[in-house]
Amino acid sequence: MSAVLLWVVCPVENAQPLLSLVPRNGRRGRSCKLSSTGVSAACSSAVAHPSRSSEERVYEVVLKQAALVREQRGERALDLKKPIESDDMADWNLLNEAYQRCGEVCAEYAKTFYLGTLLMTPERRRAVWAIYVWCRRTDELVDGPNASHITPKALERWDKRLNDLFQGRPYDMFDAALSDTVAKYPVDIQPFKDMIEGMRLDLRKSRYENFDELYLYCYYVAGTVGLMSVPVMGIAPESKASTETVYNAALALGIANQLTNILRDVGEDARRGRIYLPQEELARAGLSDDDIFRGKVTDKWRNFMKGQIKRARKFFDEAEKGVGELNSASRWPVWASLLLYRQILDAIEANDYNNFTKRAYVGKAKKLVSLPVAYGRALMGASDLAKLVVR
Ligand SMILES: CC(C)=CCC/C(C)=C/CC/C(C)=C/CC/C(C)=C/[C@@H]1[C@@H](COP(=O)(O)OP(=O)(O)O)[C@]1(C)CC/C=C(\C)CC/C=C(\C)CCC=C(C)C
Ligand SMILES: [Mn+2]
Repeated sequence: MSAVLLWVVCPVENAQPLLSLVPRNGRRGRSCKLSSTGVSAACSSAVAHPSRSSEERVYEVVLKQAALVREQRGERALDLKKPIESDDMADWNLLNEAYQRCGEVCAEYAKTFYLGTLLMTPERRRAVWAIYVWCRRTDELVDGPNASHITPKALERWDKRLNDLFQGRPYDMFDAALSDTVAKYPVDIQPFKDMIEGMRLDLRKSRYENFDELYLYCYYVAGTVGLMSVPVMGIAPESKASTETVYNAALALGIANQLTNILRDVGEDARRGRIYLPQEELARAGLSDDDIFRGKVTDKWRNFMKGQIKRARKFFDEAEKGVGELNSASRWPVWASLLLYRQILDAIEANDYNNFTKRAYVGKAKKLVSLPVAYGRALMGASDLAKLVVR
């Protein structure tokens, strides 16, 4: 513990300059620096066996994560009543402050999600904040105002920094909070490494040949979030579901969110030279990159979009099956995120599929209605929800 905090106050000499989180409205402009050489495939388990489908490769990661949590589930609940095993009050205060700052970033960047976390136990809530901040900073590397300066080397440094924080050597306060979190919960490093791999992909790739390729990208940048979060949010002690089922649902929510994000941002991404839609599917629909750059809503486009939206909804359906298995106090933010993000798909439909120049968003009124609905669902466990569906 002391070691953790020592690194907070005395970061290493040659550490990379600290990344600063900029205000939400000060960002944008994903770098389009494409390099044909790119970076070599990382040693991530999801890329280790390129002959199998992305889904199979990602499922291996799911099984590994599930096994880690299963150990904890079967044995004992984590003793979180005594959060810091140190008598040193200064360490304790610094760590609390680090978590507090994670909470502030979270409140600034994701208000609704932050609200949702307030229902969680204080220990879990702050751990989720720490994960959120690390994810947000990682995304900022390729999506923030300094994105054009980000090179594969910078991502290598970020990766090294991740290794260090997992070994109790954080470089700054945000890292210290995460370092503490990963020491307390059965959180594995793999999904974090895979998210960095997703950022590498964004530096070198701006087209996806088929859904298999896109699926892997979505896993890297968003499915990983689900896998990181479950060990902290916890599975309900009364849940009868297998741990893999819950992880699968978490993965599905990440994929669903990212697919939705891609469908919402087609025009914006195209203006940065990026097309995340599967090329083979576009061609089958009689569409090309030029149609996207032109940005005209045609019947071909509407039909194509209908198929894409249908697929994203299937992932949301898959995710729904797992939310009720989470600890009851953790369900609200998850339901809220699921309901709100899924409504973006409805908004694309309401915009008559014009995702070239019209941004699909969920209005305040709809958001306000969704929160109590999410709360109501969060009160129900998986078996209660299943009964509701049967009747
Ligand atoms: C309760 C809850 C939602 C917890 C997750 C908290 C958390 C750690 C979030 C991190 C999100 C983040 C900053 C990811 C970095 C990459 C990224 C930006 C992905 C996109 C998110 C949307 O962000 P935004 O709309 O701001 O996009 P722009 O950057 O503006 O383009 C993503 C679309 C994906 C985020 C993925 C999730 C929130 C997955 C959540 C899944 C779970 C929490 C698992 C739930 C468990 C079960 C059993 C269903
Ligand atoms: Mn982003």
